[in-house]
Amino acid sequence: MSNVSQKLTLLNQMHKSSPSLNTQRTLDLIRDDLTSNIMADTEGTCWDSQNPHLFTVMGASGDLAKKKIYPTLWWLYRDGLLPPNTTFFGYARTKMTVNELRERCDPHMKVKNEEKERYELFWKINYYVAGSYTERRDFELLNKELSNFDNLSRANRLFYLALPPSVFDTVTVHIRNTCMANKGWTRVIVEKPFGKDSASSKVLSDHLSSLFAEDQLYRIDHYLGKEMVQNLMTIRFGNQLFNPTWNRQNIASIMITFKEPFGTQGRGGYFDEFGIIRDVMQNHLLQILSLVAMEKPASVHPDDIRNEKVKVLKCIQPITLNDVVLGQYIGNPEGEGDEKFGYLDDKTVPEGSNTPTFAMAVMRINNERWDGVNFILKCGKALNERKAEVRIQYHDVAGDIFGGKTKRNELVIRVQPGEALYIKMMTKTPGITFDMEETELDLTYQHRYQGVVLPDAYERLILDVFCGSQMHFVRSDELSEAWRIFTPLLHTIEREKIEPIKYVYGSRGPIEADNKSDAANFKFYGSYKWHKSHF
Ligand SMILES: NC(=O)C1=CN([C@@H]2O[C@H](COP(=O)(O)OP(=O)(O)OC[C@H]3O[C@@H](n4cnc5c(N)ncnc54)[C@H](OP(=O)(O)O)[C@@H]3O)[C@@H](O)[C@H]2O)C=CC1
Ligand SMILES: O=C1O[C@H](COP(=O)(O)O)[C@@H](O)[C@H](O)[C@H]1O
Repeated sequence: MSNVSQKLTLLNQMHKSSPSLNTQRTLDLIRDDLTSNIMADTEGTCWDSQNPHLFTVMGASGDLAKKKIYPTLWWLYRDGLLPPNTTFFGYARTKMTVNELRERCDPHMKVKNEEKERYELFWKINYYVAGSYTERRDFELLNKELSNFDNLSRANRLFYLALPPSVFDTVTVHIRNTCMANKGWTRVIVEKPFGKDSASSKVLSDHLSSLFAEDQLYRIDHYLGKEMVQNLMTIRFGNQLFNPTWNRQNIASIMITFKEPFGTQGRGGYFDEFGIIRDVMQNHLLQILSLVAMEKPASVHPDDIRNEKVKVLKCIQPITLNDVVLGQYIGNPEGEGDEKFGYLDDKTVPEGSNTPTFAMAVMRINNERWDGVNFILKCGKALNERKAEVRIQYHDVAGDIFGGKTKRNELVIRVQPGEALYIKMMTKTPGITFDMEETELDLTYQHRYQGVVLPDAYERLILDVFCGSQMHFVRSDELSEAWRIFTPLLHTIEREKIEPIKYVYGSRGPIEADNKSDAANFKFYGSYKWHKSHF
């Protein structure tokens, strides 16, 4: 496996502590050393140090570009993690200069005082081309600009499609016809939505595969770039403690949760077309599920891992309306600011929309490892907190001798905020008594890895594209299995105009969801208390 991510973390730590280093030169030497180490990776997953790299952001004038892509490129550049001789190009319809592009991005770039000089250098290697998404001629002009930086025709070219799906088709055709690398490689990074159901996703997949080979396509699910999601493989397959008990004999149910404490924030028009199931459950949560549930891959080669992910998805039957609870938030009259407004109060949402902003689905995996274990996927907007986690709940202790006082063990992998892994367990209450209580074995990253700066998901993923590692990207067959599981449900919801249950902004969602998880063999005791004081 490429250890680029570890090196990225290390460099970030160094970056953080750079004020204590004597001179900029020392920092540069460390960077050079790290860079040569990265280049020395021999597993074929690291970047090409010999040739230029031309990185083009398609849709450079947009929201994603300014909030995520340019900041990520800057951080990677700042930390010296990109190949030398990398140049950035923005492409969009808006006519603007690089300076105007910079002004749009500035508020999101998080530049520290001591980084200002380097920040200037970053913008010096940025270029911008204005052009349509439909005219071949405009792409020929883009290609001409790219070619100015590619004298020997050996540059590698990367295209990030930060674009609405409506222009995907024409843009990819024009890239294929006019902008491909000559002797170097071309890689195309694709953002969701990857269609709206099985049929539309197949059309898009067929379209992309008619233009590019699978190893040129990088479908981003940014949850695959998160520290604790990447850690799932290590937790599972690097620990004798967990691996042998990771099965139906020991585990009662598994809950995978995503919660956000804010609503659609004026993005309701976009959101309404998709709903929470497409926005979060069918991609982020299902990706996590497949990493939690898959069999051990033959190796850490990206295709071995993705083969296992596909295999486990194939064991899941399409979910039905009976398996889900759907919700939609309403305003909280006692709340503050946005909380007062419900989903339907958003002017960009069509009147009377039934689109769910909350969903829980109980899924089952029909294989020898998981038969009878419920996987509960839960996600929602405008809830009581921000949280993403995996909760593995073990069976009740058999033949209990403690008068029914034991509570189920839980292994909790908290993805965000505050990465942590903790095991909830029973212990004898310390002291003279022979009573028992719930406690935890706690690996809180902030405590155990003090000072370690974890890179943003996009940093890891964009670096992976430079390195040619597809381990954390979605393969087309994974995608088609994901749509197979969700499409019938999505069609039923839309065809039958299923009304979601209303829940109040800032609550935990509909009470029906708790009843459903209870019925799905997930026990909530409400008795566990975490004592934070030792930090
Ligand atoms: N290292 C660390 O940082 C650690 C942090 N902690 C913190 O301690 C707190 C408590 O720990 P936690 O593991 O959550 O323990 P709990 O058993 O108290 O809660 C488990 C989860 O159950 C859900 N829940 C709440 N009410 C109900 C209900 N009525 N029916 C069904 N489910 C319900 C909640 O999730 P939801 O609302 O999403 O359904 C809750 O997060 C948490 O904030 C946790 O983050 C604990 C240990 C270590
Ligand atoms: O893909 C999406 O994810 C974000 C949440 O991402 P996070 O990294 O902040 O957890 C979500 O807000 C958005 O609706 C969805 O499209």
